[in-house]
Amino acid sequence: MEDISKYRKTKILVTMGPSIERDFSKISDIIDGVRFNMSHAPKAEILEFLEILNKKNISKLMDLKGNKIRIKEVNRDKLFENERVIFGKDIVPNYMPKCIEKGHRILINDGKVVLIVENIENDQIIAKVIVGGILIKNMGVNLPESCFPSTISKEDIENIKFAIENDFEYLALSFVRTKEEIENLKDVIRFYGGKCSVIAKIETKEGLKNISEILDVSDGVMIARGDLGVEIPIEYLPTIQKDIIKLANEKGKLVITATQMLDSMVNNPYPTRAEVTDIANAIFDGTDCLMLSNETTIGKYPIESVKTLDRVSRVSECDISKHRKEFHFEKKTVYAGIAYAVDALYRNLNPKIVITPTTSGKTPLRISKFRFNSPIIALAPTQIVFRKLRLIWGVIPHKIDEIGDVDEVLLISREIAKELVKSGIYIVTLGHPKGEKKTNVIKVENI
Ligand SMILES: Nc1ncnc2c1ncn2[C@@H]1O[C@H](COP(=O)(O)OP(=O)(O)O)[C@@H](O)[C@H]1O
Ligand SMILES: C=C(OP(=O)(O)O)C(=O)O
Ligand SMILES: [K+]
Ligand SMILES: [Mg+2]
Repeated sequence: MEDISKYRKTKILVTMGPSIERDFSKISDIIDGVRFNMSHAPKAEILEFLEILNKKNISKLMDLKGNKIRIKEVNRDKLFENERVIFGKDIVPNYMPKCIEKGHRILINDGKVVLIVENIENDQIIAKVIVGGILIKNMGVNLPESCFPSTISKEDIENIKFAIENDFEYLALSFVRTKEEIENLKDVIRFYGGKCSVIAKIETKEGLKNISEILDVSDGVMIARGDLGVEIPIEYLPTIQKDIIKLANEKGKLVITATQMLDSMVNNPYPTRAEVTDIANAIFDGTDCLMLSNETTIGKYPIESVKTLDRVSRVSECDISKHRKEFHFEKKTVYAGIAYAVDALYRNLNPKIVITPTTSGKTPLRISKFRFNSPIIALAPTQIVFRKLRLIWGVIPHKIDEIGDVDEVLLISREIAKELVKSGIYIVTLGHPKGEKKTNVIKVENI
């Protein structure tokens, strides 16, 4: 481990795609995670990057299609206002929702093209074009008023197997509406012997309505502002973002804020004032991770986008305690109690670092919720947890062979502390006795 002041606390996740692939080596030391969007990424692309990602210990997130609807076939390349088309014949989606009804909206290409279901006759869905525009195969379709079956497709299952075989740290599920979908995904992961964490992408009204129970069964959440901004009136996004981040933190879950963080940089080498302010506000709200999509997949300035995110994050986070809000865990557990106690010690003693050995990664995640200016050094005995920790705010993961007894952990911690800080107080969380996979002791140490 090097100089701790070099580490950024806010984590950066980028979507892999043609733009960033060409110059990947220029950002591989800046980013913390890579997302492969299975709606676009070929498996060959993933295989090509596995080696470098693992070498750099970059966290790998596979974004499963889930219930995302896209245009499978289309018999025209443009729609005109007031025109009528048959949804399912002129525009064929990859699958039909169950309960599409008269009056429901059909939104295409992030809501740019708008149709309304005018009539359903002999199973034919006749829709009137309200706002016309271009149609291309594979464009996303949103049906905000219609409901869907909660299934994981055969293709999703193939992708999950592939993710497990290739040691992905995270699996994200698109268009989650109910907790059962996450539970199903977890069953599939368990069935194939996987250890990936599960991220629920919140991008529909129903997902929002069920957010509390969805979060209870997930390891983390992605605020998927792209689709969410189409499925709900866009003016609700800011408060929803704040509410989701707060709830995720109170439940001790990972939170990723995604989409259009630097949208103008798809075409320009510099950001707008509004974008840099949005990045900073997401950090002040308490996001762990910021994600780039179009900026790094099809954008003209992928490197500049990553560097901008890096610079803005560093400046915004540097005195995070100033932006700290009253914070409480939802559940009063031993785990929460330990985290509160570390926070109380932190505020009174101002330690240089906090060291947390962890088997699941949950202890550093919970402690990180208090947003210290000092880093949390998380000691991980497994490769997968080590890399999962890269996406947690303020955490510097450190790989160890195994978590020994209290004396052994204190010895390793002292060596690490000596290397990282010359003198001063540091805090170590511990599990006693050895093998107890629970954090139940805190030691205040001094060099
Ligand atoms: N791995 C990839 N290979 C090729 N093109 C990609 C890849 N990932 C994304 N893209 C392109 O970048 C666009 C934006 O990416 P993303 O935000 O992940 O997808 P979308 O907005 O379609 O859900 C996609 O619509 C697609 O055209
Ligand atoms: C992250 C999102 O999902 P995707 O890019 O897969 O549409 C989003 O909708 O904001
Ligand atoms: K997706
Ligand atoms: Mg989406």
